[in-house]
Amino acid sequence: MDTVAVIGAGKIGEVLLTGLVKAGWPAGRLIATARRPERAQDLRDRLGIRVLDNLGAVGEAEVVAIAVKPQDAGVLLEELGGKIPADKLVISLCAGLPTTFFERRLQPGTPVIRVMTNTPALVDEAMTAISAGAHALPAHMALAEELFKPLGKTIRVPESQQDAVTALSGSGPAYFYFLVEAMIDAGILLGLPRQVARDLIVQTAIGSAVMLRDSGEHPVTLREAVTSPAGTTISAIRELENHGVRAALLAALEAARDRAREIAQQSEAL
Ligand SMILES: NC(=O)C1=CN([C@@H]2O[C@H](COP(=O)(O)OP(=O)(O)OC[C@H]3O[C@@H](n4cnc5c(N)ncnc54)[C@H](O)[C@@H]3O)[C@@H](O)[C@H]2O)C=CC1
Ligand SMILES: O=C(O)[C@@H]1CCC=N1
Repeated sequence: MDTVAVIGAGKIGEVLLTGLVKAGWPAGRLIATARRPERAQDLRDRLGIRVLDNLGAVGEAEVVAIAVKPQDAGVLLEELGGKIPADKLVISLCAGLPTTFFERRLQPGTPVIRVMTNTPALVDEAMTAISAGAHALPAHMALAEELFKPLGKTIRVPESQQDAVTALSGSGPAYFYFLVEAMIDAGILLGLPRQVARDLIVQTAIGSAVMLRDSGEHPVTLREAVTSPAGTTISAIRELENHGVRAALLAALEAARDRAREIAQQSEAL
């Protein structure tokens, strides 16, 4: 089994490491790096993995996963780019940054794979999209899938789709949490105790998600089955349409996609 180093183990880096530990990846083959010593100790204590400095980590690992903010990737690669041997696999988790961003800053020929995962990896329900850079071979893609499969589902997409993927599934959990939060507030408005409102909405979200996944039905069909003529649901749907919720979602995801593009342009300019 390869040794994997996660460079910049913040929120998503920890999600990846936690998933790999849970999936049985030997802790001795997982390395993290962190800027703050307290964070390093916390990762050692909770995950039982090694936390090294960036140079030590890339020296020991066959796979280098870069999980810093995209805005920090340029500085990181100034430090490390020339020191990562070209036979290592570099996996970027950074939103927006194309594989060419890394390829230009690494040794010529280094295989780079761009990945967009999401936080439900913590409960083995991630959606991870994987794209090959110019020098990534089928064996590298298979290795990336081996790393992310235990965390949930994986899909291969052309890299040109990764900014859209980021807008949909990378950021996606935040939209669902936002909707759930708003619906719990609506329960409060209707006079329910907060805990009751939470339980009702969370279980409704889980049940609806399982039906979406397992029934094979189109979401419209599932919604129509809930929407009785002259009933309660259609009154709510009319308000959602009146308030432009559908249009807001289209605009919101387009804004997320555009932000990914902007991050790439700004990072390139640094
Ligand atoms: N949070 C999420 O749901 C998702 C995040 N991502 C991507 O993952 C990356 C990280 O995002 P988060 O985990 O949310 O951010 P974060 O800020 O929690 O983690 C980044 C970590 O990198 C560390 N870091 C920065 N420069 C470093 C350096 N030179 N050496 C070592 N460590 C360094 C920071 O101290 C921090 O702990 C971003 O590129 C983001 O686009 C991708 C998918 C989902
Ligand atoms: O908000 C962000 O930029 C990151 C990328 C996808 C999810 N979180």
